[in-house]
Amino acid sequence: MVPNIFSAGLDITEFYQKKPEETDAFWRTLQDVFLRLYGSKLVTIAAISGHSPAGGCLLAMACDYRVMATGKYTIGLNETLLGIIAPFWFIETMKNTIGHRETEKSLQLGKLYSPEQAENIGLVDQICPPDDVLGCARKEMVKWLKIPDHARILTKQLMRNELINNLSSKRKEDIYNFTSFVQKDSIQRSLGLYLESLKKKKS
Ligand SMILES: CC/C=C\CCC/C=C/C(=O)SCCNC(=O)CCNC(=O)[C@H](O)C(C)(C)COP(=O)(O)OP(=O)(O)OC[C@H]1O[C@@H](n2cnc3c(N)ncnc32)[C@H](O)[C@@H]1OP(=O)(O)O
Repeated sequence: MVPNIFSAGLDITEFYQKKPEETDAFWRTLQDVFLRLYGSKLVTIAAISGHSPAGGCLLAMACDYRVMATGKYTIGLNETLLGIIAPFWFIETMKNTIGHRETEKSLQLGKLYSPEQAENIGLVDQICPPDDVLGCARKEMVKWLKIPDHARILTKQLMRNELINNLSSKRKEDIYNFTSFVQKDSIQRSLGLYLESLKKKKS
């Protein structure tokens, strides 16, 4: 685990000033990761040890349960703040987690929630002191593992298959949409400025 960061989201340098075929391959890999994690038969618990913006929030939402560290960390789909948009499967995953209305506000504002706010809206299920996040996740795992596997897995599939099938049937179209969007000059400029702002914040 990296201290203070669960995931900084997608590595923007993977789709900034890249060739279309590289961007396609990057997005295909992300689809694979998401489909495998969201559709996993295993119990998956995210121990969110720190910041979890955008793609990091997506990965956490793809799990069955989320424990987040208390502290000055944030989680959410902040894409609009970068001048980009969350694709339909990010949106559907968030709707399945926190409901339609909260998702609508959250996405349009690019809202990043504190751990307490995230717990209040159900974006995370539990908050714990940073040094106990893994311990809390392990305790929760014990509960989930007591449920008969076949019943838990079939229930999970009933809840998640609609989104999995929808994305699976639209993968090519979704890759095309991503690459043609991020390759636009205006989007490349926004991404460049955002990367610059991250570097400036540091110095
Ligand atoms: C049709 C569909 C179209 C588009 C869909 C696209 C969906 C996109 C999803 C995404 O996930 S986009 C990425 C969103 N992520 C962010 O906005 C997070 C940005 N990062 C931060 O806010 C912070 O880095 C932090 C995670 C809060 C950690 O802060 P800290 O102070 O600890 O680190 P620092 O900011 O100094 O960063 C270190 C280093 O890393 C670079 N960096 C950070 N995040 C990213 C990133 N997501 N991609 C690429 N690079 C990143 C940062 O510039 C620093 O670089 P340096 O060491 O070379 O200066």
